[in-house]
Formats: sequence, C-alpha cells, structure tokens
Amino acid sequence: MEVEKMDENEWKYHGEGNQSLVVSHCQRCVVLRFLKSPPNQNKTPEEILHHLQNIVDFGKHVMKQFFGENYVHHGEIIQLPLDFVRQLCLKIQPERPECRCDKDMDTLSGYAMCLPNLTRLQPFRLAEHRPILCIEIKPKCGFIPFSSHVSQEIKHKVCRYCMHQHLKVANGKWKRPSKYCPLDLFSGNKQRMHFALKSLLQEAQNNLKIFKNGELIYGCKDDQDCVSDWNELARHLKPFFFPSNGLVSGPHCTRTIVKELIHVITMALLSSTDTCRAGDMKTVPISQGRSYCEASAFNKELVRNGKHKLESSGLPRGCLLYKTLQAQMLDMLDIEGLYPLYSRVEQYLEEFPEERSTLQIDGPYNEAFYEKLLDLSLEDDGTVAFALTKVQQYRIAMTAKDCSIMIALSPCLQDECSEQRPVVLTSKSRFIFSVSVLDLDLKPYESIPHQYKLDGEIVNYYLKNVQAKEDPVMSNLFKENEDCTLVLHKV
Ligand SMILES: O=P(O)(O)O[C@@H]1[C@@H](OP(=O)(O)O)[C@H](OP(=O)(O)O)[C@H](O)[C@H](OP(=O)(O)O)[C@H]1OP(=O)(O)O
Ligand SMILES: Nc1ncnc2c1ncn2[C@@H]1O[C@H](COP(=O)(O)OP(=O)(O)OP(=O)(O)O)[C@@H](O)[C@H]1O
Repeated sequence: MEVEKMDENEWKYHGEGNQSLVVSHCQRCVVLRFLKSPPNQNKTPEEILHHLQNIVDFGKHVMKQFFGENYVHHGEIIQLPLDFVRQLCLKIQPERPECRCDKDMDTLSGYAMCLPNLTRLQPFRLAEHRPILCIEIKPKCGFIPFSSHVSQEIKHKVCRYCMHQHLKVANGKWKRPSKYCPLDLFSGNKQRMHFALKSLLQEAQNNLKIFKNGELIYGCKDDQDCVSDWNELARHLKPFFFPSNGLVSGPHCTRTIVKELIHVITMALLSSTDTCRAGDMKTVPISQGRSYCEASAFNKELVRNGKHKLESSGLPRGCLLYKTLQAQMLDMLDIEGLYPLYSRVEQYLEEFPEERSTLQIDGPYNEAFYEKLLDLSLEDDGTVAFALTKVQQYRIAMTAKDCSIMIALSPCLQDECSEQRPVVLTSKSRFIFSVSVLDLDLKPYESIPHQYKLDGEIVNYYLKNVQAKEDPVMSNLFKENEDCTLVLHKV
C-alpha cells in the first residue's frame, strides 16, 4: 500500500467493537484496524505502536500455533499520514453506532493494523469481483466449567452465556434473551448446531453478522431491539442458493433459504481446513465436563418431550470450532481457582516490580512465551512460576472465548472445483469457502479482577432472579434425567 497516496474517500466505515474500529477499502480486499480509547485517555504513539506490535506478535507466534496457519491472519502494522487519519475519522463518524461512541478512534499516533478483508476474502485467490457471502459468528464459551474450584453448583449445569443473557437483558444491553447456547454449537451434533444457528438468526445480538460482497446485510448495528427480517435476508440470499430462480417467493421460500444457509454454515464449521502445531495438545477431554447446558432451549425441549438421550457427536479435530474450544479449555481452574493464583503473582510483583518484564506479563509474545503455555500440569507447587503459567493460560482462554469466526462462501461451477478446495453443496448450488478467526487480541492481565467480579454478578443474578423462579416441574424433570446418557461418537 502506498501510504503517501492515501485518500479517505477510498475507505469506508466497516465495523467496530469495544477495542478497535475497522474501515475497509472500497475496491481492494483490505481493512485498516485502529485502536480506540476513552476520550482524554489517549495513549502516546509509542504506547500504541507497542500495543499493536503485541497484537501482531501474539497472532503470529501464539495463536497461529493454537489455531493453525490458515485460520489466523495476523496482519501488519502500517504508519499512515496523520492528515489522512484525521479526515477518515471525520468521514466515518456519522456511520458509527451511538453505543460505540464512548470511545474514540486513535487519530494521534498514525499507526493501524492492515489486514485482509475477511468478509471479502476470496478463497484460493479467485477474481475479486466474484459474489461473496460471509457469516461472522462470535460463538463465546463452549464448555461448562469442570474445575473443582467452582463454588456454585449452578455453574456445573448452566453455561456462562445462558446465565449472562439474563443479566444483559436486565441491564438493558439487549431487549430479549437469545435461545442460542454455545454448547449446542460446539456439540458437533448437526441437529443441535442447526438449532444454535437458527437461534442466532432469530436474535443475532453481537454474536452473528452476515455480509454480502463486504456489506453488512444482517445483524445488529446500533439497535438493542434490532428486528430479524428473514424475508429480507432470503431476498439477499436467493441468488446464492437458487441461482436459476427456481423458487418462488413467500414464507416457504424464506424457510428453505434459511435452512440452506444453516446447512452451509454447519458444514463449513465442521470442515477441517488446517493443521496446527498445538494440534494434539489436548487440554481436556471434551467428555470431562458436562456437554450440554440445562438452560439451553434445545435441551429443555428434549426434556419436555421425555427424551433422555442428548447427543453430542463431538467435533472433528481439525475444525476451527474444535481448536477454539481447546484454546478456551486452557481455563482449567475456572476464574474461582485462578483468582488466588493471580493474587500470588500480584503479591510477587508488588515486592519485585522490576520482574514484570522478565515474566513477560505485557509481552513480548514470542516463541518463548508460547512454549511456557504448554505446561498443562495442575499440581500447584506453591511457586510464582506455576501461578503465572495458569494466569497466562487463562488469558489465552479468555481470548478464545471472545474471538469471532468468519466463514466466506463463494458460488462455484462444478468444473471450477478441484479436489484441493473445500466445497460445500446445497440442493441447487455449490460453494468454495474459507474459514478464519478474528479478534485474537490477548486479554490484559489487569482484566482478571474484573472477570472475577463479573462471574460473581452473573451467577448471583441468575440464582436470585431466574433459578429461584424456574418452573418447579422443569427442575423435577431435570432431576429425573440427571443420569441421561451422553452418546459420543465420531463424526
Ligand atoms: O465478558 P463478556 O463475556 O461479556 O465479553 C465481553 C464482550 O461482551 P459480550 O458478552 O460478548 O457481549 C464485549 O463485546 P461488546 O463490546 O459487548 O460487543 C467485548 O468483546 C469484551 O472484550 P474487551 O474487554 O473489550 O476486550 C468482552 O469482555 P471479556 O470478558 O472478553 O474481556
Ligand atoms: N480483518 C477483518 N476483515 C473484515 N472485517 C473485520 C476484520 N477485522 C474486524 N472486522 C470487523 O470489525 C468488527 C470489529 O472488530 P474486532 O472484533 O476486532 O473489534 P474489537 O473491538 O477487538 O472487538 P471486541 O468488542 O470483541 O473487543 C468485527 O466484528 C468484524 O465485523
């Protein structure tokens, strides 16, 4: 990219989260990702550069090892003319959702990350003008804590996402709770995955976005009460799934298209398109924790229908969901078991503050940092080294619990598809696809006390306001089915 010739008119607002703001190039498949900070809390250019360098290093040296080379795009740092950045910031300001304007885009340092535009990433370098559909999913935590440090029994039964939904609705973050449960998506069981994806399509919140040719066509922008218009979605998707216009419009057509969409997402999520170094590093056998969540609407429906077998087919080892789950499971002690270890590190740092850099708390996130993460031992010998390893593993797990998966699909003709390219078929179309992971910024060490507090708030709110009011019949049904059989078989 020729930075001297940067023109803000060639870029447009693309999206943002709590930490960064993304603009995309109008023609080329690249984005710029800028850091954000609260007003009047600007970091120095050196601090921004250091932060961005850490993000790139962490992607390159750590997350690529966990997820695989092809899934992770670590990007590169770019220094931009300050005038361009200021003009760009002014240009995109009206596009920004109000709820994200509590933080400002960094316009003072001139540094940003340059990444491939994953919503338009053409799998296998096909022509850039090809139509492309992209589904972004933020799956959140896909397992129930198995740690003996957990103090409240409910945490062994109901997943954090499902409990958190109630607090979020009470706080006004969302108008309605979602029926999505991450344990269904991560189950590897197609029926459960379909249910999870349908629930995301019903109530996208910040867990689902759909882009067509790089433009957001489905998902919440600014509205906590955003309405899911499946007819409108089907209208957008029809040329992808029924190219020869074989389907008439109407509710049947909409349902069919949504079903096809769910099918391609499921197939792409279960596909294995990469291998990675930490590939065989099994954090915990998936069967160790409970593989279903009592609050999942899918599960409740089964129980209501007197079904006692809840299938969890397990995920294929090479797929991105499997890798994400393995990385999430580096949280082996739960925040309740981790917090005392964090305090041990804190105490040590109070005594020896100069040790902070040797311990690599704030980087560098290099090969040495990665190597230290591989010790999965749970035997606490009382050392700072043990505590630090668990703290760093927890930070990786938190990162994997908050990342997003991008699935880019492009229609192809039969003779265009070769054996090396993964292809997914629907009744009337075929797609080549790519799967990537984004937002792999390592969660800060300082966020651990916040995690500890939030965990308590989520659980206490649930116990007080939801579980206490739950239908007693339902609780009895669960008790009867407590020993339900989990059927695990390979996909
Ligand atoms: O704590 P959670 O589970 O609510 O996750 C936060 C996310 O909320 P969510 O529940 O996904 O709507 C939250 O997402 P939103 O800003 O709500 O879209 C952020 O991703 C936040 O990360 P960070 O602290 O800004 O790096 C996330 O915080 P971390 O816990 O990952 O630090
Ligand atoms: N490389 C990319 N290609 C296309 N879109 C991207 C890319 N990176 C980010 N985005 C879009 O920008 C949005 C915000 O980016 P990102 O998730 O990295 O922000 P964040 O502030 O770090 O998020 P969080 O709130 O989870 O901390 C994403 O949800 C995605 O839609």
